[in-house]
Amino acid sequence: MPQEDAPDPSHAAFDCFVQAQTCKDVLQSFSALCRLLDVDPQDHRCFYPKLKERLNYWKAKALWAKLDKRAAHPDYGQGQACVGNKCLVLGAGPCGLRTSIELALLGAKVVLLEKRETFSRNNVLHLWPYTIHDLRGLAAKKFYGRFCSGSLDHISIRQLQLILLKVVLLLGVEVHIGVEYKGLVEPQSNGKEITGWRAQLSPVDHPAGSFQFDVLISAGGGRFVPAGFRRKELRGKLAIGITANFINHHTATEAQVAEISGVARIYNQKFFQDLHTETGIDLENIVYYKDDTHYFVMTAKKKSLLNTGVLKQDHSNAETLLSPANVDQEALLRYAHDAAHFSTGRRLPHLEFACDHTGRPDVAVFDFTCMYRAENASMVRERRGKKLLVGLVGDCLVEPFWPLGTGVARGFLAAFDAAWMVRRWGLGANPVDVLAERESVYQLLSQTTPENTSKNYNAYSINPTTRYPNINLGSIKASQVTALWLIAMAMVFISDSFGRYEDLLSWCQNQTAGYKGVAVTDLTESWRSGLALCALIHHFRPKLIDFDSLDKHNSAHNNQLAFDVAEKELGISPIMSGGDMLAQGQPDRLSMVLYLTQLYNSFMGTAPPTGELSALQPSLAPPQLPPTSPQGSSELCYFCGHRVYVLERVSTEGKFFHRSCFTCHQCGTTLRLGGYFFNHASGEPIRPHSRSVYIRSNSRPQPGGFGNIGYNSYD
Ligand SMILES: NC(=O)C1=CN([C@@H]2O[C@H](COP(=O)(O)OP(=O)(O)OC[C@H]3O[C@@H](n4cnc5c(N)ncnc54)[C@H](OP(=O)(O)O)[C@@H]3O)[C@@H](O)[C@H]2O)C=CC1
Repeated sequence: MPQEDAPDPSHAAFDCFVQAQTCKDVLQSFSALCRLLDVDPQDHRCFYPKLKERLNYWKAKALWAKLDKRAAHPDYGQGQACVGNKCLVLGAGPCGLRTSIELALLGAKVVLLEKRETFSRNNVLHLWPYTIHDLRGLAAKKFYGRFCSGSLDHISIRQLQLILLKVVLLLGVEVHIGVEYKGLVEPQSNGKEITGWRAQLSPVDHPAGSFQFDVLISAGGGRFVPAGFRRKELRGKLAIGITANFINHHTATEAQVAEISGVARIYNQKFFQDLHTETGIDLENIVYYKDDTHYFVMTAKKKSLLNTGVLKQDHSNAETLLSPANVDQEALLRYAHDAAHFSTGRRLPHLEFACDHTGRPDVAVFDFTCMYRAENASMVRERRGKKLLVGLVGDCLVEPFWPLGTGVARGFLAAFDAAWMVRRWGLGANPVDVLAERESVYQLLSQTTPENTSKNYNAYSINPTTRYPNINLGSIKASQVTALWLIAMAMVFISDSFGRYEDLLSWCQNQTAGYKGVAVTDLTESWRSGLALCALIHHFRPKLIDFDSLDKHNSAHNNQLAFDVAEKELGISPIMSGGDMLAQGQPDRLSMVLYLTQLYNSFMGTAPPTGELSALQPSLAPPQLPPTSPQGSSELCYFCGHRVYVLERVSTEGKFFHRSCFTCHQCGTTLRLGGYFFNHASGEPIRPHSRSVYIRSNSRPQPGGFGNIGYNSYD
């Protein structure tokens, strides 16, 4: 093959790029390649076709064939579906990278930020069959020849990141390493024009800080969740994990040592008993994978960690128990070494620890008693008429349960789901419809297994229907997700600079000025008596409330009156009952901002009956709130039949519930959205459980209700 020896420097640069084994080398060889071919990576629309055209190299052609096949999928609309969208992705872990690929294929401009300087994670990830198929389709084997050869079904995080980084760069994604996302900068007005959403970064003067975007994807891992998203804790019985990486010298002897793809105590009692007798190490399970390193992950029993001196003292609190101060590092290294040595039949000759990114032996002890999942996968923020779609993927959406190898598998599923959401956003769907569909899909994520997802991997695309059999994309209704827009609006006011929070306050002050017994000085205490709310409504619609008849000491009545009138006449759902308002002591600021923002939106542009124009502050730009609930929509709890207010409700399947009513009949644990599925035949939400599913359909609390639900929960 004559081309192979061609002295074209771009061919050598391409080879360097394909073979690069560090993040820095990938980026450097990529820059060199772009320079040699005179292609501008910032020109994301033309970058890939130009690169293909100018790099006339047989080795590259096989790669283009793979990527072209993927890009030709109809979902991407020939790279035009999101051509007008600009996406900021934070986190270059496997999930941030995988999402970036999809957004680039949709035609969006994508900027990816990663705060680490290097890809240094040795740990090895288990891959579900579909992920192997997916990565092969992205030419993983061209970048990493050993990728899942034979029956291998795992890869080190570092290698996975390198593969995905190379694909991301080829597709025109702008990647910045060593840059940390610190928060959002809202659209600003200079009187003539309004800027878009931007990010606050560290380093502060980084050029990516000027990038204006309408989509933010957070893939910052388990420790980073952007403002506005709430997380739920899933708690199980104490589980202590230990990971350890040893240097792989790639000798013939090492190659012969068999991997352990997961030995659990229940399946091999003798192995664990012998291990305990000989070494004092007591484990629940152990996994050994061979990749760049010899990687071991195990669940250790607390007692043996105490007996072997790994844990210095016993504590009931897992955080204190596993805190660095309570872990003897030397004893931990011995424990991990001996477990690895024994479990491989002492056939790995020189077990030397590999180093982590800090240069220390790569051994970690961690607690997976508690895992977190976000309550929602998406939200829309809006400021000065500029909308921002925010989505979560990866560990910041759902933390994985490592023994099941769910991290990358569910991470990639969420990456596709997020890309599908951005596609709809790009095609101009109504934001609440986009949110509703995303949340409908998200409900399934925690239940996905290799068995219940489609086996037709060839058909997998970002369209959720290709992956989740029998999915109902409309299981969450638009009316159930308006809070994901509204709360974001309220958060804007709250987290905002003092000036804009003041705008809402000063609008309220102007509308209620002169009303007896009303002195609005804040967005909490001033509203307690209910007079201010009644005054606000009376100011615009005097016929609805007889203000002079109100008693300032009858707070519950006044608030209830205002809530009822606003609900009936303006279609604004009450945030709570008048009695709750009284019981609360000081009204909650977020609730009040949320509620007052809706009143503001409703009265905006309405002239008070006196004929004066409503004294809106010029700086309070009219927020485009989503439609409020229909009239009289303060729904009843599907279980108990009592009224359920916005702030206390959860909703699914078109029904509303009190958070407190949405519980397991057997153990009383609060059910979570996404933690069950709806049985349309029996009319019951059921939750698959690791041990048992327990459904009781008797003693329905009200006609048509779901009946009692039972399951043994670990959350
Ligand atoms: N130890 C292990 O075994 C690990 C396994 N994984 C696997 O990978 C899967 C997918 O993980 P994924 O969701 O992609 O998350 P990852 O943790 O792999 O990647 C997230 C990346 O984003 C970085 N980051 C965090 N906050 C910011 C920020 N504000 N600005 C810029 N960068 C930021 C993180 O740095 P930093 O980490 O320094 O916060 C990290 O490098 C997991 O489910 C798991 O299976 C992932 C991580 C560790």
